[in-house]
Amino acid sequence: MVLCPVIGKLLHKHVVLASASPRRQEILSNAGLRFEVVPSRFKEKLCKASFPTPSAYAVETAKQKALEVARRMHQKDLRAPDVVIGADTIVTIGGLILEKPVDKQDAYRMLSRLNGKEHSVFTGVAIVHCSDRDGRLHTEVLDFYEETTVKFSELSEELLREYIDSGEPMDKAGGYGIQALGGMLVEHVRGDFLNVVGFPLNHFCKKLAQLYCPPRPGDVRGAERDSIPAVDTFEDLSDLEGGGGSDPAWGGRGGRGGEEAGGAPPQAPGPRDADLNGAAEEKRPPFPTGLLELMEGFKASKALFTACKLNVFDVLRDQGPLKAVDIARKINASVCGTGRLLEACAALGLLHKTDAGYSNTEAADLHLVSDSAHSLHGLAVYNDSHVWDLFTHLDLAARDGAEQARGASGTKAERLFQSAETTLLFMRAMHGLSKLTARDVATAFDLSRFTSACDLGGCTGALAHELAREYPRLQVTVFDLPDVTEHARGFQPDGQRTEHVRFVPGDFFTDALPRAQLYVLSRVLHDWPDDRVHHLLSRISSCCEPGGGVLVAEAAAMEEEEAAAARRRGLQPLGLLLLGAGRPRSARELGQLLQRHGFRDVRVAPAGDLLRVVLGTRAAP
Ligand SMILES: Cc1cn([C@H]2C[C@H](O)[C@@H](COP(=O)(O)OP(=O)(O)OP(=O)(O)O)O2)c(=O)[nH]c1=O
Repeated sequence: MVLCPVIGKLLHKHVVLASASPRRQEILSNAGLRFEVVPSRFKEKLCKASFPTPSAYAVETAKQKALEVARRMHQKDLRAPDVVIGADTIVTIGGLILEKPVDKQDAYRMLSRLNGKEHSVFTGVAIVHCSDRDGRLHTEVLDFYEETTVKFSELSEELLREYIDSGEPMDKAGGYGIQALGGMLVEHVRGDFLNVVGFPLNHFCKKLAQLYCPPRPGDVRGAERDSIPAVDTFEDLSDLEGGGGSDPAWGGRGGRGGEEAGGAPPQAPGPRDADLNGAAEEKRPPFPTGLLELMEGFKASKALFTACKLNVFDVLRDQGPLKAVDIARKINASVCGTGRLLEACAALGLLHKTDAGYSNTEAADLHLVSDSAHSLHGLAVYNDSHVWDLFTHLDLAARDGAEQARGASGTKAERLFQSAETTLLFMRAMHGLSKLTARDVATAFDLSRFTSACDLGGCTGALAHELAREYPRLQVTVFDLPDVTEHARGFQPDGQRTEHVRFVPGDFFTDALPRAQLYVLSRVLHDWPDDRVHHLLSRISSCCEPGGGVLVAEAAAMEEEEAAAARRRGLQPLGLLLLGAGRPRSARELGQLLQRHGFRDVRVAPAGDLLRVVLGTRAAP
């Protein structure tokens, strides 16, 4: 028997639970849902620091888990299920996200952190509705999250050790299972208990009600979007299904938890409800969490940039944990100002805060320290000092066009190569980004048939060195403006053979291109308008021997892509409007450009999260 009619709405659909969690399976099957279990293979390693809130991280992970299963099933059977459900549960305390412990020591660290304190448990959920359009998978995602607060008692060391020895913590976020032995650790819970166990059933049913039971005009009870329809509405619901009203109304919002910005658009405020006295009461719209986060987003970026600029992360890597007063002294800043900045960084998940003081998170150690192997410090400083300024003119650019906005600051090249200092600022930013993506670009295709390559606009040589490392027979020439090649020596990798990479100064629009079998254009074409792109590709085409190739890497959109990537790429046109005269191009358009210039067998492959790589082979003229 299905007690909840909204669950009944899914009975005739092929529903897949993209989760290996036995708890989720139990909660949903106890609720009467029929589904197939296909555990997701999505690796839960999104960069936590890149999310504005822990809930955003959980929601994105849930979404990626579900989308991975939808894509895999569609690819395998050429038919996707109707609905895929993904979920991700995390525990957060003091801005730190705790997932499943990797070993007993890790479990001990987590439980000690939670000991005697209150923490939050977030479960992000994604309901992915799939359809097939001409053999292509089409997905629509509705996501939300639920937060529950849990307070641990003061627990003895002995009890914690004993609990860890029971083995229960190992497959559970935060290292405990409230539904079993872990229940003994908990003093009180505020919110949905099942949310802690791994699935917020109540919120899920409300979402299903929004999707499958849209309110009828004038139906006051139906207009209450934040409630699950009661059993006595079952007949109404069946009517709706038969009457063509069963199409999911993707776009509902609300709930105790929240939804992420960029999800389905908010509904217009509902009709005025009548209260018990017959008086009309204004229906309150859902709280606009996502919008508020967007409005505050610039402050988060500025806090990160400022901490990078003041080398907070360098100091903490070398000497942390440190108290605010000591950090202030080391970075030569006021104690009060440093304290506020550190608080903000901890709230953003960039720093840990403990009784011993502040210390770097893993992401900060990896990416925000100025001299780490995967540093994005240069990018933060460049965005702060250069891009930030440009974006203050966005209104002017939108109103009067890019030229007006750039105004006195000149062309991109003029601005960037004004002085050795601005050139280096730009090169450090590009170096960090290129290193981050170089391996993915170098390995997107097997390039071992080439013995010479020329990386046009290859800047510091980060990609060139990766190509040379990956393909030992390959000799790589980096061709870039003299202002750039002059400073490139300072970026050469330590402890790696560098003799396979050489730098040649020149302008790829006017100077003779170095001879090579493979020409590489990584994140170059988006900077240029169509006429310049054609000019450059025709120059490459005339230098390239038949059988040679051209490899283009861009933040180009694929045909169908996940919402997070689309959101990230969606901001690119703004940057281009302000920074140069170029425009973003899709992978398909890049492929067509290569074909137009005599390249055949054009193929596209993803290179990590950010880039797409297009490879074409020069046909005989
Ligand atoms: C806090 C807490 C978590 N958990 C569980 C719920 C989740 O199964 C797990 C968090 O890990 P998740 O990564 O959310 O889920 P999972 O790895 O078990 O399954 P999948 O990724 O395939 O969906 O922790 C409990 O069972 N009890 C608790 O009290």
